[in-house]
Amino acid sequence: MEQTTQMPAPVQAAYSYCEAVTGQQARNFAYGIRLLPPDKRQAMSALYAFSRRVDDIGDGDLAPDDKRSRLEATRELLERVRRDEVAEDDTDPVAVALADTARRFPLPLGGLDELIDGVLMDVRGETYETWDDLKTYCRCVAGAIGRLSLGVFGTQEGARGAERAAEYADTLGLALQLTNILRDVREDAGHGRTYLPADDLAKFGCSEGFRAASPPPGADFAGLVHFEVRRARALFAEGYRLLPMLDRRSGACVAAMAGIYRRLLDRIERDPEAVLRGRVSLPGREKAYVAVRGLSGLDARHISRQTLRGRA
Ligand SMILES: CC(C)=CCC/C(C)=C/CC/C(C)=C/COP(=O)(O)OP(=O)(O)O
Repeated sequence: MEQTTQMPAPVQAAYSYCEAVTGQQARNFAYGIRLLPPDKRQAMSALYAFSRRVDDIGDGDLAPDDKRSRLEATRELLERVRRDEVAEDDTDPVAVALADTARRFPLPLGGLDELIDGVLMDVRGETYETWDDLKTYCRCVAGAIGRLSLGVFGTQEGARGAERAAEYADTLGLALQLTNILRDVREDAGHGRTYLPADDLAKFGCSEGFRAASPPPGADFAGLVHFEVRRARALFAEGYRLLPMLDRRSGACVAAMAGIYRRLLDRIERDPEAVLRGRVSLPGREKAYVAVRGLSGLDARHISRQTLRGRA
């Protein structure tokens, strides 16, 4: 059986808390995280629990000013983590686990500030004119998580390879986030949010009424979705170049996370209007199947062949 290195009981308890949060709330990413050895699994759970907290503030029912002050409090906590000022017996398990993770792994912690910046964009109710504008948001809320995850995974490359790996991890984050935006069109509209770029909406006649997730008569909603699906696929193809740079189990984790989201994209492509009816999801057995394929390296081999042929 795998052993975790000896750690003080409060730190162990803090990680157990974060792993429970991940198991209960990361409906898709938990499948990949479970494939990691204990130390990396704990670290990813700490990152997930912190990110969940930030995300929940943004999505919650508080007034915008209260959201802003909660987010600033989270930023202060991050500052304490950065200065290594969180005690092992602090009452906040997410702080304890994140501080321990930051001691063990070379995390680019600025990525968590970017996440907070991204959620602040949500609180301000920002909309995006172009894909470049939306990309800035996606880099904050997802690219940054990819780069932080890479700090946990490590790479088998030198300094120049590490830079490329960070770019691929960031791109994979963009692919996941764009998929997430397509999947959650209806739910986001319920929160009064439209993420898809205004110029894409206009191109497919979908501008009017989009906030209610009910495209106007004559709109080419399927055309819009297919356009964004192609964009997401290109991002996946580029981001998958990360896989051969990772050790086997980190690669399996990434292949499972990305593989599950790619299958969501396939479903959305087959039936674009499904995202207007409700949340598109995969059955648990399909997610487990994708995770097992990730562990056996099947997806990684298949994808790198496709990537080499420029067709992933
Ligand atoms: C290299 C690497 C690991 C890159 C991936 C980075 C990563 C995990 C980005 C997260 C982006 C995303 C779509 C979050 C949604 O989380 P959620 O909890 O709302 O998702 P859910 O609704 O699908 O459960």
